[in-house]
Amino acid sequence: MKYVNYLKDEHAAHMAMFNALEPLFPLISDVGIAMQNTIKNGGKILLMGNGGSAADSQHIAAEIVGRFKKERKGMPAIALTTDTSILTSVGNDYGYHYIFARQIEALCRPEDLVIGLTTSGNSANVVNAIEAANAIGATTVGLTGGTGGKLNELCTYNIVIPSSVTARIQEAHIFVGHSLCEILESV
Ligand SMILES: O=C(CO)[C@@H](O)[C@H](O)[C@H](O)[C@H](O)COP(=O)(O)O
Ligand SMILES: [Zn+2]
Repeated sequence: MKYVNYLKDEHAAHMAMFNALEPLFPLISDVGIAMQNTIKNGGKILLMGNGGSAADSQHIAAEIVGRFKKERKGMPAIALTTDTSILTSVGNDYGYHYIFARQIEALCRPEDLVIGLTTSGNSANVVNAIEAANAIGATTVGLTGGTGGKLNELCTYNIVIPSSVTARIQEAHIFVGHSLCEILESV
């Protein structure tokens, strides 16, 4: 019983955040269509983020390469958060702020779509990677929260979750990620 009131409050905050997502549905739909077009045109989806958002990047890449719900061929997606040799060498030699930008430079092509997950919209390594992806001519997507941060000015699309609480934003990010996977594999 000790934590029941805490859970009630968290649950209420979670539900309120989910109820506030509806205005984002047209934008989420547009991003899903952009992802469909990326795959149709021979491109791939690259994802990145820090901490919980690194886990979310891997989760979404796994749904795309493997499957979400539908039996279909694997689709190309890479989470830039998984190769510890790349992350430690680039981090060590160039700095943590470049761990994703360097991989974008190496792997990203103009036909690709790059998703940066950051609850603040301001993590420097994600911001640098989105700038690098823009320079290549790729489509860029922010999955952010709060004000949307620096990704507001940088991304082709920025899905800004209307909350300033990191946990709430991450909960919404995985809803958005699953929705995008469902749209992507609906073709
Ligand atoms: O999952 C959580 C908190 O819920 C943390 O691991 C969180 O992701 C980390 O503090 C990140 O470094 C936050 O970065 P960002 O979302 O502002 O880009
Ligand atoms: Zn978390």
